Amino acid sequence: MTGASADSIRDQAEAADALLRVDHLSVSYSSNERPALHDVNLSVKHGEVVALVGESGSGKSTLLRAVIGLLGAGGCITAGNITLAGLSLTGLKGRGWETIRGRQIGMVFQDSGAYLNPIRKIESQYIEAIRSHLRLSRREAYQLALQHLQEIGLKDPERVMKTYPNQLSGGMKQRTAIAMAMTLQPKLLLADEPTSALDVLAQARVLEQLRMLRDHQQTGMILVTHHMAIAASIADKVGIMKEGALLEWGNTAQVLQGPRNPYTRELLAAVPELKVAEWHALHKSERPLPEIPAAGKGENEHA
Ligand SMILES: Nc1ncnc2c1ncn2[C@@H]1O[C@H](COP(=O)(O)OP(=O)(O)OP(=O)(O)O)[C@@H](O)[C@H]1O
Repeated sequence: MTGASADSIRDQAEAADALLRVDHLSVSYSSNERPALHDVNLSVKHGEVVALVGESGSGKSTLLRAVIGLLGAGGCITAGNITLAGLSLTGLKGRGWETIRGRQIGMVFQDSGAYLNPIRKIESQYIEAIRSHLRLSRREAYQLALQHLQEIGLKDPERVMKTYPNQLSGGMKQRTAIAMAMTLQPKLLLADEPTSALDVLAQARVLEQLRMLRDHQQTGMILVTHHMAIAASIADKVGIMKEGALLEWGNTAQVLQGPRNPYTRELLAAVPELKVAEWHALHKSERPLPEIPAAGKGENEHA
């Protein structure tokens, strides 16, 4: 059997027990001639974390937005299919999406905090978000919210609940929004650079929460990140994107240590080797630090 056919048989077997399948997906925006995504295939299993890495404009956010049906007015799926646990999402309309978003698929953005309603206290919006998806009393929902705010590292969760979003710092808003998405324990969590606005400690705390969600709830995740250290620390699989295509896809160690695509090699060479301290700050388990070949020159905080 050739390597290629063995690979494709393995890929098919993996896709068969997938939580999420993206098959031959192409997406275009009406204002652009070039498609934003072209023939993208990937899958995410229950309890699996996939990191998407790639240059700006490569289509990472578009992929997440297509999965959760939020491409916006100008965006359109022109080919392919997306299924969640066997349910096709591609033809879903308004009310259908309401049953999917939140509890089935959660999403956190780089600036999720900005999506909090500025004229309502955290308490009322958090409790409403919980109770619209979970059968809990107000009191139970309040306690659950406090627990999640605490777990994400917010020191005085009762105070957070009593404030309006603009009374919180940007990082506090972001963590509140992440806590809200996690509280619903979605089957699939899409996270678009969720920690990029946070300091290193807050970042480590959020990553720890993501790991707990994966380990305890078997949540599948797609995490978009520019940081190889984050991809290496949490992801089971890595996808490398460029110009709307998924150029490379595979187990994290395999992609980072033995990249097949020249662009992946270029990308890895452009960052210095993972710094051991950063690795340990981000990653609390025993996973060994993968070696990344041929580091680039000089200091670069985007390691
Ligand atoms: N709403 C939109 N309307 C028109 N074009 C868009 C829209 N959103 C994204 N695009 C285009 O689609 C392509 C992919 O963009 P996308 O935001 O998915 O990339 P990305 O990899 O997430 O980039 P970044 O890392 O900078 O967030 C780009 O060419 C971008 O200009």
